[in-house]
Amino acid sequence: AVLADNKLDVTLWTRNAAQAEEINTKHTNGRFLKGTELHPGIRATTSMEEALQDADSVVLAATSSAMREVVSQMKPYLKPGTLLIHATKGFETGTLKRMTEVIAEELPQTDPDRIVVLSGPSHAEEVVVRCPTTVVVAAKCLEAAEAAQDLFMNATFRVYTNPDVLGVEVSGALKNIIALGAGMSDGLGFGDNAKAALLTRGLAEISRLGVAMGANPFTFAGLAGIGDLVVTCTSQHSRNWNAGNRLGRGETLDEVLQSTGMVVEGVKTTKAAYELSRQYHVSMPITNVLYKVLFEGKEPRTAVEELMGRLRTHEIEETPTVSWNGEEPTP
Ligand SMILES: NC(=O)C1=CN([C@@H]2O[C@H](COP(=O)(O)OP(=O)(O)OC[C@H]3O[C@@H](n4cnc5c(N)ncnc54)[C@H](OP(=O)(O)O)[C@@H]3O)[C@@H](O)[C@H]2O)C=CC1
Ligand SMILES: O=C(CO)COP(=O)(O)O
Repeated sequence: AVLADNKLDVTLWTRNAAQAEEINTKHTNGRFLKGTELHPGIRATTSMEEALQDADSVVLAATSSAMREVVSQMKPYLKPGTLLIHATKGFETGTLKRMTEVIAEELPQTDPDRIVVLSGPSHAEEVVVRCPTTVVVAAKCLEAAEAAQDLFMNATFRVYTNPDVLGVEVSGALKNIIALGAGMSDGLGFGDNAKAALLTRGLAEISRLGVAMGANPFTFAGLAGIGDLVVTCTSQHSRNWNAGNRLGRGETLDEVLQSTGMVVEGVKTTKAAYELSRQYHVSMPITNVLYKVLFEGKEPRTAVEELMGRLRTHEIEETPTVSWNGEEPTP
């Protein structure tokens, strides 16, 4: 929608023929964007060849579990030098790879430094009706990030660049875990204090893992970090918050996933982050208890007791600049 507003020639690829027909004839997408009229310039097709014909840029918005399969279908039709921008928030199950790594692996002829990630607080329901939205595009190559920035920037969609691809991808994926927790807390009837605690201590563990993996700590204070964390933990549109809320109210994970009809990335990401926290020897208490709720049958209320009952600890963990009793800070 943003690209069509920017007068670009946009072709959407979908595997669903009825959906393509609806977009082309009625300019609506009733299943995903109920009650919204799409830009009439957007064309849809089920043919990957047609979608990629003459495409200078490709935006990949598959779910994390479909990314590898979709990219491999694109491979025969991509022009050399095409700008690739992905907007997917998750890791690949099993390999724990980030989406830029999966794309680079499937397209070895593409310069990996030119693969861009677009992330930040951007619920589709609001973007499509032109509510003011800000996002970040990250790529190792500045020229690629700026090319993506130029494609998307307009009066209601503001785009910042960032060279920290890993940090942007990790924060975009991990915030969904905390949104599940925030929804669960609301579903249990806990108040605003609990939600603020989850956001704050959630950001602490997201940053801890991200920095251990090589991210810039400042990225977590940006749009892909705190920005997306706030929107996903508080928005009526969030699938992760809604899934957590229903779990908090007593539904089972199977019931929630079967009836949502859309991806709840935080579920698989909880498993991935649980494994990464072990791999990088990083403490992630919220992720750890959510893993037990989602995959080991722990009651959400007992999970909260476990979180609250942990040993006492300091708030600030790394390289303090303010120390106890006026002493020199110890790194
Ligand atoms: N929705 C949002 O506001 C935002 C979403 N994102 C991220 O974008 C990604 C996609 O999310 P979203 O579009 O909302 O998810 P949805 O669940 O709403 O839609 C997923 C789409 O992917 C299709 N799909 C799934 N598997 C395959 C496959 N193997 N081959 C082809 N198509 C497939 C589904 O098709 P079918 O209907 O046929 O199953 C469906 O159309 C996620 O990582 C999400 O975190 C990022 C920012 C905002
Ligand atoms: O990432 C998103 C908004 O920025 C979408 O979040 P949900 O997948 O929880 O709906």
